[in-house]
Amino acid sequence: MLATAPAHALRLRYVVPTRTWLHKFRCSSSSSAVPLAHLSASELSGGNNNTLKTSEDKNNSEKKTAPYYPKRGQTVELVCESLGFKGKGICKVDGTGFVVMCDRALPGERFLGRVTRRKGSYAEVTKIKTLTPHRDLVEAPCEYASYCGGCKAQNLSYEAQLRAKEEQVHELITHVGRFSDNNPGLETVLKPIVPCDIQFNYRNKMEFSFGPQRWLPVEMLHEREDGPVSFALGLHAPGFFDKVLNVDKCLLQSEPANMVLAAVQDCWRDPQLSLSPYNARSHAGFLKHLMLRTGRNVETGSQELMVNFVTSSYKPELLKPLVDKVSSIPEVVSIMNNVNSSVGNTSVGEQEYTLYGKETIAEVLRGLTFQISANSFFQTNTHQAEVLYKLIEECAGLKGDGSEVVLDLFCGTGTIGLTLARRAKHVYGYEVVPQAVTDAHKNAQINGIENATFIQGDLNKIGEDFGSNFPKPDIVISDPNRPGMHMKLIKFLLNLKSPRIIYVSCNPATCARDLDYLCHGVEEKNIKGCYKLMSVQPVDMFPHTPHIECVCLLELS
Ligand SMILES: C[S@@+](CC[C@H](N)C(=O)[O-])C[C@H]1O[C@@H](n2cnc3c(N)ncnc32)[C@H](O)[C@@H]1O
Repeated sequence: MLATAPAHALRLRYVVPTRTWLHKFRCSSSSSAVPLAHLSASELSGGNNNTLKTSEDKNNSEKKTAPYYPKRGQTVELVCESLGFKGKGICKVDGTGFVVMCDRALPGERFLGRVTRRKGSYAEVTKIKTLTPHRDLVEAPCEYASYCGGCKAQNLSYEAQLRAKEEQVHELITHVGRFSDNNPGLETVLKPIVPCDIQFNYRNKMEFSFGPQRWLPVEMLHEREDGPVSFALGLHAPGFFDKVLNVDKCLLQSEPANMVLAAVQDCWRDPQLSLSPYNARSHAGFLKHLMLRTGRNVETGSQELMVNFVTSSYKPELLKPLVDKVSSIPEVVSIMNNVNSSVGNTSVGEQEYTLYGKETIAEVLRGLTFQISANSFFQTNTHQAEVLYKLIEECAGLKGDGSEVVLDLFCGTGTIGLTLARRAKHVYGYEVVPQAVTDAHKNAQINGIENATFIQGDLNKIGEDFGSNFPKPDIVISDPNRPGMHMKLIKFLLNLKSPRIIYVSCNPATCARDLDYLCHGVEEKNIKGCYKLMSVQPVDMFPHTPHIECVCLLELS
């Protein structure tokens, strides 16, 4: 277990924020929760010079005569203080306290940045040159770490990554959630982050893209070539839908998955195979994505792999040489072909074909077996999902006498609900994706669970009758995706008054907002809150990336 800074130590760094931006933020969420997901870190974490002021800055700003505001294109000297939403560095213009956001700036780093965008009371910059490296610097083991958008924090020590994530959660709960210091016992409510014991090879699913011209960083542009040698198979360059960074190995996926990637890289450019990469601009070309999923053999426990080629048309004869090569890797038990003829970037095909082996692979979670097809949702870090689900089970605190009803909102393929069903009277799950609902029913069947019902429905569009076809739950699990819960669902939950809610979130900003609504109400709409926040437990599901998961327990007050 790694040491992490205690919650109260982190909170002491900040003064109480002004509420102007929060008011705007709360009002804007009333019609739809979706736009909030696109707000920047600064807006979501209070990143203006009022909200992020330390007492030292306060003294500085008191001395200032006119407000400081850098111009677009201006070069400024900056110090990165902490990490915000999407892992962007929250920095201050040296000597002014003015806040800017910078991608790939890490805490403690002093650097020169060029202002690219002004946004309200803060700005965004691009890093030009590091003057003094960040604290807790470690050597990134991955050769692509400085370019790839996935692992932005690989050269920050893992302990420092955890501190930064914990700090971000605590700051959002305090400032956006309005659980301020006058909330008695907040130190015990905000739990230290749970680290992930496995920091590499933890992802069970990776999706690589094919492209006609590999993306190169500026310093390597002279190496640019044309023709098949420049074709790319890898990850999208950050911020570009049409540019692909060629990747031969990804340290986040399993070893067998890297063997498959290497095998494909080894041969797909061979002109004799006549395989063309899909061009996201001209929409010409055949190979779109290579998706690799790692599961396990339920009997032996050994790793098993599904390889999914996503192509723009159905031409199995073209894929045959790749299938022959990849199927010789012992761990590969399934090779699928999703045919997606649309111009979009998605990997879900209109048709799906089995080119080799089985149609699904399996995984075991909390003692239950789950069948995973090419496009079904499954927690991406199996090892840490086990930890996450155990925490959820502990929070749920079901009596185990089979008397309690569980409502599992945003249930996906039913994994959380099914792990709770064994101790519950009945589980009702709601999910928008029809395929996920079908998979949830299959998963219940495979595990012999008969007390779970999964219903397809859009929880952003619930009507007055929502709740009429299930009994009042003793416990509600809500696990929305990044935009959080829609106001209609918040209102429903406040009327429902279930004794307990467990809010599982992958976006601490919208999580903090929704906890605020459930506990303190929505003043603008004259809605009263009726829950007490009992605990907020951050969990690191994705080391080296900016993502943070939280399990929050609320009890009816
Ligand atoms: C973060 S995942 C959680 C899945 C599941 N609880 C699990 O742990 O595997 C969020 C789920 O919410 C579903 N979802 C997104 N928007 C929805 C909506 N408006 N109504 C119902 N479900 C939705 C997604 O399809 C996805 O399966």
